[in-house]
Amino acid sequence: MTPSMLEFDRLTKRYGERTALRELSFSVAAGELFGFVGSNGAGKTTTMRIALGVLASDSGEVRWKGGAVDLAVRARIGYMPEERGLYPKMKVGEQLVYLAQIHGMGGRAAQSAMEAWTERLGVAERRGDEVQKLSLGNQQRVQLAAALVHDPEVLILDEPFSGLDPVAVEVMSGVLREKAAEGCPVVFSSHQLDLVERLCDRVGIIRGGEMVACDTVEALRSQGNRRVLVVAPRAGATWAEGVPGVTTLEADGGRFLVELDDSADDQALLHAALATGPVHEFATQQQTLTDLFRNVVTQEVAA
Ligand SMILES: Nc1ncnc2c1ncn2[C@@H]1O[C@H](COP(=O)(O)OP(=O)(O)OP(=O)(O)O)[C@@H](O)[C@H]1O
Repeated sequence: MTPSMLEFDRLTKRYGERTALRELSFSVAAGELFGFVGSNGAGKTTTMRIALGVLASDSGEVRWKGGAVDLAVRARIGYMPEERGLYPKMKVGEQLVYLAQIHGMGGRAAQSAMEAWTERLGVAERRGDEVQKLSLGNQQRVQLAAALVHDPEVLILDEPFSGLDPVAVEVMSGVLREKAAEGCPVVFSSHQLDLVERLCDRVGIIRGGEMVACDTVEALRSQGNRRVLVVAPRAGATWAEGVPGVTTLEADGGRFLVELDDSADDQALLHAALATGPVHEFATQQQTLTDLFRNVVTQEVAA
């Protein structure tokens, strides 16, 4: 088994009366891409800031390779803060070289890392421009270059995909996969669940400062009740109602999405569908990460 590299161990954080994190724990292994998702205000940014030492937790700690995250470790982390952190009036190239150097890189290595990352991220032609003159999407590419330029061993990125065009999303995804393949633990937050589902090895869903689901994408998707898509053009809207344990979720013409609880018999459902006339499709469907997330958020509202 791959040892865990980055561990978030029972983090609790209060802002005055408000508890932002409650005993939040998860870990990210070497080479793992971990997606951190949750509604607005769930506690993602707070967690990431604690890992970087920008904020102190009230209790709990973040460990890297089993040890506390101190200043030397922080210098090895590539961080993309939510509020972004570039100097608007400084030129792209100079800024990246400067950031690499303050993280301990020599001048020549910093220059070549700057050149490589601006090239890879499609902003090489903007090296001589002030950051503030770039479009928001290009500023974000530079922000990612800033997180990568010192060749970090861990990546912690707060919403790196927000506001990017589809080409930039692909470039960013490719870079994150590549860093993970090199052995970096990579944690990023996002509200783009389709992207998280496609990209991540594991996903953590945080709600009200607590981790409510944390597993591989496959395991998360297989949670919950079975669903079956039935295409039966002559069936009326209520055809499935007589089958025990079955609920109709969607009915659109002859296309039905139904949910089966543990007691339901899918063969009884098939018989009921055939009794209405021809059945063109009868397919078990896994829930998407978005479905699962919606369930979690609904529970939040109900709680
Ligand atoms: N400086 C602060 N002072 C007081 N409360 C804060 C502060 N920063 C965050 N909070 C509160 O802590 C909770 C968690 O916020 P946080 O920014 O970590 O959430 P998030 O999951 O990153 O949200 P989003 O998806 O909107 O970025 C929220 O209730 C927020 O209002």
